[in-house]
Amino acid sequence: MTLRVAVIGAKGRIGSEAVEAVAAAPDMELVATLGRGSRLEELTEAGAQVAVELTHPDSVMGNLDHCLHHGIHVVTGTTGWTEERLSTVRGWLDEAPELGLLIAPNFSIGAILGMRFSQIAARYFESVEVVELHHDGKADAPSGTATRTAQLIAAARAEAGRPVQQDPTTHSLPGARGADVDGVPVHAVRLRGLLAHQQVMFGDTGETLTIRHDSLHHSSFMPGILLGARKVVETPGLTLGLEHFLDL
Ligand SMILES: NC(=O)C1=CN([C@@H]2O[C@H](COP(=O)(O)OP(=O)(O)OC[C@H]3O[C@@H](n4cnc5c(N)ncnc54)[C@H](O)[C@@H]3O)[C@@H](O)[C@H]2O)C=CC1
Ligand SMILES: O=C(O)C1=N[C@H](C(=O)O)C[C@H](O)C1
Repeated sequence: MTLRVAVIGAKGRIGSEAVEAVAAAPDMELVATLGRGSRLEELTEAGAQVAVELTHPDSVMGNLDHCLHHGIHVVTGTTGWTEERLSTVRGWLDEAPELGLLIAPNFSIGAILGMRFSQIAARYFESVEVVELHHDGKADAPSGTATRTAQLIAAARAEAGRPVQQDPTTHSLPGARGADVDGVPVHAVRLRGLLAHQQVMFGDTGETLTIRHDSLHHSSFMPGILLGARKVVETPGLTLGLEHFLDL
């Protein structure tokens, strides 16, 4: 059966690419495209089953609130997730247990593999730092991917009995050592010409390991978005990370 899909944030960098990908998918029908200022009621009027939400951290909660209270499954890649926000959406899903919500910090297969490889490496190296590099129009820092990667690394270190990293630096300009995400330093570069890149650097006695991923075009995110839309309608509740829909 054809899946009726809407895109919210349809004029954005990733949203405009998603519009084309959904329109070209043989098992999907693009039923609505919403931009800033559009009425969210257009979603139900168009009979959308799934909304692909790709907007802004300031907009995502309002869009999810509407969708999850109007019987619409959601795939979102928008950033800005905190424990408090996750708890709020879990509450909305409790009120609509038949609905699925996928929150994907990154839709690209390479980035997801990079995160998984980093989780494995985290057990074996004393030091680790994350450097994420993005285009200069990005709304936030650090990236959702880098934050999630650092959280996964910290959890893997804790599970392996490794202590939280200590930073011996005593004198520095504020910010010089990056942001601290669960004890993992995260550095954010913003540069015209880049798209989305990340390198996770591990170090131990006499060796380093760097796991690097580069998204060179927004097309890198499209197979993940389409997979997410197909899977979310048969997966009630919150799914955090596209890796749960992959055979990893
Ligand atoms: N998970 C992933 O793999 C990826 C996630 N992203 C994230 O997606 C989000 C969007 O990124 P970009 O496309 O680069 O930003 P963008 O600024 O190019 O596009 C966002 C679009 O959303 C629109 N918008 C804002 N609020 C809206 C609302 N309430 N209703 C409808 N439309 C609204 C804006 O007008 C704009 O056209 C960011 O949070 C970014 O980090 C981006 C690329 C990949
Ligand atoms: O804004 C972007 O471009 C991206 N945002 C996501 C993030 O913050 O991790 C995913 C990807 O890095 C591209």
